[in-house]
Amino acid sequence: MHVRIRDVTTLSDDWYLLKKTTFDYRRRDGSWQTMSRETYDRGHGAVILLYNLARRTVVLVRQFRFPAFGYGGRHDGYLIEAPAGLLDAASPEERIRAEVAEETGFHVEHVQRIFDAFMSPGSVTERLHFFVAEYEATHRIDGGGGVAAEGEDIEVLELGIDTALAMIADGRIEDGKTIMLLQHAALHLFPRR
Ligand SMILES: Nc1nc2c(ncn2[C@@H]2O[C@H](COP(=O)(O)OP(=O)(O)O[C@H]3O[C@H](CO)[C@@H](O)[C@H](O)[C@@H]3O)[C@@H](O)[C@H]2O)c(=O)[nH]1
Ligand SMILES: [Mg+2]
Repeated sequence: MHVRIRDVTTLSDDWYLLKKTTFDYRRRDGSWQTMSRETYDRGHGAVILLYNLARRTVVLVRQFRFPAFGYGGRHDGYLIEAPAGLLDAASPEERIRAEVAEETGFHVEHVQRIFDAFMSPGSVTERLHFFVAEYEATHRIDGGGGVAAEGEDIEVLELGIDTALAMIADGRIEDGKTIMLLQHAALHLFPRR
């Protein structure tokens, strides 16, 4: 084993959990080194891109993100993202279908898992499960918008894939998971023009 845990301290246990762990790590040359790292544990998550090949469109959401608002006072905090949510106890497939319905009003049956990724492995424990699903206009049962009582105030956007890709280049889309999904869609889902 290359890790021996020495001590774990809870620094904060409020909405999510922030811990500091002191451990011995066996370096590649075989010597042991003691270090400590803080980890922020907010569970794991899932994210999905809804796409329609005939219309060359995708469904994204726009919402206020307080941590982004802080950025040097230069950001209004509104981010355009693919619909996403935390897993709680559910399976990723189950959770993402419920989440996309809640946030966008689109009810999709078949979702395809494409890959998993650590989004910020220097400090955040979360692993994010990535999905895509084809959608039709008739799959929209209601307006979505998220759970107002939990502070969600979600605007639903249906954009052309080419417009969405241009929005990455000009900085209007700057959320990591969303950029990964749009680039996946451009590479593997939509036929090149
Ligand atoms: N009271 C309170 N509420 C919080 C706090 N932090 C988050 N919430 C609320 O917890 C809910 C979480 O909503 P989800 O839709 O389940 O999660 P998400 O925030 O969209 O997370 C998704 O995106 C993240 C950012 O990319 C991902 O990290 C995550 O895995 C997931 O995909 C939201 O209502 C949010 O306002 C907090 O500190 N206090
Ligand atoms: Mg969400």
